Amino acid sequence: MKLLEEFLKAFPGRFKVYGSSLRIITDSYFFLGNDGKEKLLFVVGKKGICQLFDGQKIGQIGSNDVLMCKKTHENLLALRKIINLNPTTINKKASFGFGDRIGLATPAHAKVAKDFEVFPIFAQQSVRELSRTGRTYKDVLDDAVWGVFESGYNFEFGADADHVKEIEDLEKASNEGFTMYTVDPSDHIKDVSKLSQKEFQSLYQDNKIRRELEMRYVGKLYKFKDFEFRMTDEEFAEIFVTYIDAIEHVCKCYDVLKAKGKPFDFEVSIDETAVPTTPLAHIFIVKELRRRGIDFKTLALRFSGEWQKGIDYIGDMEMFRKEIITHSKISKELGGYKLSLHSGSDKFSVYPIFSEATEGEFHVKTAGTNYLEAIRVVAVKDPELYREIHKFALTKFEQDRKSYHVTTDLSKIPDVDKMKNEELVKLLDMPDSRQLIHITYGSVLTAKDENGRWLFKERILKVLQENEDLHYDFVEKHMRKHLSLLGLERRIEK
Ligand SMILES: O=C(O)[C@@H](O)[C@@H](O)[C@H](O)C(=O)CO
Repeated sequence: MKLLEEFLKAFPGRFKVYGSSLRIITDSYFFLGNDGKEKLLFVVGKKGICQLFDGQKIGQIGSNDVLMCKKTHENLLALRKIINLNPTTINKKASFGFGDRIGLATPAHAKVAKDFEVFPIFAQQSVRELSRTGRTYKDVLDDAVWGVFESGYNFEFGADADHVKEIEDLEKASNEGFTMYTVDPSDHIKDVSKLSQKEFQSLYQDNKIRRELEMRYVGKLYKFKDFEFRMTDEEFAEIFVTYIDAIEHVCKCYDVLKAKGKPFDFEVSIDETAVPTTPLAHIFIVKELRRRGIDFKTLALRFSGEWQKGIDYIGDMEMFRKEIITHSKISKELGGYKLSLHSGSDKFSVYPIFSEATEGEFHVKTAGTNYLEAIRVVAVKDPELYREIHKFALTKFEQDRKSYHVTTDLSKIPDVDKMKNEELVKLLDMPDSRQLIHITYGSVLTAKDENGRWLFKERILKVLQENEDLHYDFVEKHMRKHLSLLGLERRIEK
């Protein structure tokens, strides 16, 4: 800290510094500051170090140059060569995805992660999120890494290219150094309830590997400690037709990543499908993937009930308990992978059951709930802007809900023009208005006026930058609640 005091003395009144970001490497030091307009990277060191960065020399402290640098990708790459800020693969029993759609929340996420026995995935965005917000994998990783740097977080973290459907997106994420890939083969999953008998039979009978797999699975008894399953002809045919193309697609994706020769965590997500995953389907998918050499680390199943974005679980809790216990026992006995819970934001009533059933070995993904905390700051600090966003969101909801499963009832949302400023924040606690804001993030963050100027994005960022501590507090409090209910508090001295 003496170093930062020296810096502040050398440049009185010009900058705010982020003390947590300070890293000292031999006789050079690096930290983030703010000149009142933007965050900046400061490098204080000898010429040899400073010349690795693109910045402006603003003075000298002792024999060291002081370089002020923009937070560019190139400067971050230079910093990553000196300080280990690189994402890695998961090395803990429990892992948790802190998806951040705006890119400013990682310092708060990192503050939370430090206090829990969890492997954090700070960079996590789905292809759907990227296309809606106009961000790239590079943006997502850079934002997360700058956030890790700012927070002083010194432990490992990962980067998840979430819900990837096309091979070219895997390539892009891999080129940026992502460490986890969530392949979503839902476009290849057949909803057999929608097939005619003829269609079903032709998909089944005409498939070349059907006979071989029939021999493997039909009539076979799968014995677990507490239960057993035998696959009938009909069950096999239904599971085969439902999942076989998806399994083949997953294999193609895996081979592409494997060929890169870099370590990675591979997740298969079949959560965004119409039909809940049966125990037999779970067994079939795992056995087939394994047989084909796919080393997947996490598997996201579709559980029964409603797993809607941004709100708690809707459904029969007892049924979920039984389901998760069965799936968890299957996964433990088949071994080598964890269950992953998607749409994990705000599923507070489910977490203790999920954590207990999986014996603390799981992955959970959250994302939109962090965006909602950012908009909560807007509702508190700039009520007029909130009203504008809210009214705009109402016009975009029908279009934006298409790739999200929600049962939002817009008629239950109070009229924002009739609410007092201080009441607006309550909308961020009501299920229907939460989903309205949650689902329309892309439209809001990319909306432009007729002159091509951002309608909301810059104003949202400004509110968040001017109220950074409040933003971090909101996100931190909310995420602590998630991790506490998942039973991840550290039991050892920090
Ligand atoms: O909105 C998205 O596309 C993603 O954030 C999610 O589907 C993600 O996989 C998730 O489940 C976060 O709760």
